[in-house]
Amino acid sequence: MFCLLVALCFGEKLDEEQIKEIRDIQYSLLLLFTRFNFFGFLPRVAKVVFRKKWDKIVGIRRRQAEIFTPLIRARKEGNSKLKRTNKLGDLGDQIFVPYCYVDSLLDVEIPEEGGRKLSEEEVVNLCHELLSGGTDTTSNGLEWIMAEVVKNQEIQKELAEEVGRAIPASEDEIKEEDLKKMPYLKAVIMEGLRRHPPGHFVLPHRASQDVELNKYLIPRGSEVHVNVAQLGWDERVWEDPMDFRPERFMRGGDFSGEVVDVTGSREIKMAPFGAGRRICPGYGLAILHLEYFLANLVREFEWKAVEGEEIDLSEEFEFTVMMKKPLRARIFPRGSKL
Ligand code: HEM
Repeated sequence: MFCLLVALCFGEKLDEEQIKEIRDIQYSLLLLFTRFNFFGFLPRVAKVVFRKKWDKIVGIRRRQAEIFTPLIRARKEGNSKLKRTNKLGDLGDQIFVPYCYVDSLLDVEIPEEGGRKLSEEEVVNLCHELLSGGTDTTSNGLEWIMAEVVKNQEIQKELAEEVGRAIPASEDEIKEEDLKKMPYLKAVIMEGLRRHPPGHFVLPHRASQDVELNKYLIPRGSEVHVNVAQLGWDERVWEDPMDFRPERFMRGGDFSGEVVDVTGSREIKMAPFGAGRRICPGYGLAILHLEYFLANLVREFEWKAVEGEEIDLSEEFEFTVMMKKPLRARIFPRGSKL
């Protein structure tokens, strides 16, 4: 996931060492951010009291800027290795991204501020946000879904059969268009995001005015934390909400796979990506990746629990909600492609 997002962000496939360094920096910042979020409350005081921790954060951020800035400048100057080739297509082990996230940021003009462009520092920050927002969320989401697929063998069987029907054995690769032919795959992903949303809360929001909600006053300026996990587990909306039942999202189920509205623009029954104008901007990409990875993993391998081990669905809170005991499984190649 991380390699993919780095390529989408900077437009090129970096070498392994560079990717590792960026990954380590992102992780350190995420951990510091989750563990030391008191810097957000009383920043001036916290910076003095926790001087060493603050210096550490500043040091890591400086190193991040040192790595990101040359990559951003390369795109700006059109000097990127891949841009220079100026052609679409296969470049051996290179990933070719003709228009990457950094390009789109460099094109931004802010109308409210006289059409000014983003500064390099702002571009670095937005790249940081994309990389940290998109990696663990998707990979942990996939791990939870795979855990349910290993635990519930009948679901795995149905999924594998659907993938087999949709893609002929002669085809090497699952293509994006193929995913549309797999409603059960989509249903498994939706049920996974409902039952195990990678973030139990959306990012903190702030009430911009006094709001009355169910006779409670939410005063202007208060920080609001919305618990989306509870929305998806509400017994008044979902039957046996803690069960993993992808059929809910199939035609004839509680919700038809065709009409589930994950953006919450019509109604909000689950909101793993938040809702409204601050909804996760990566939700389409995340669903695409989840569908793509799950379809491939089940097409290539049969997944079974390790003998004598139960799949343990206990949770642990980090930046996202992770499996307390990471998934372990035995995998068997399916041999001929289904
Ligand atoms: C299963 C995967 C994902 C889940 C469950 C998820 C969930 C969320 C949630 C709940 C929020 C906060 C929304 C709010 O505050 O109202 C968010 C924000 C965000 N997500 Fe995702 N996300 C996922 C994947 C991705 C991917 C793949 C990307 C990027 C390619 C991404 C980029 C972002 C960014 C940049 C924000 C902050 C947006 C803002 O500040 O307004 N996310 N995501």
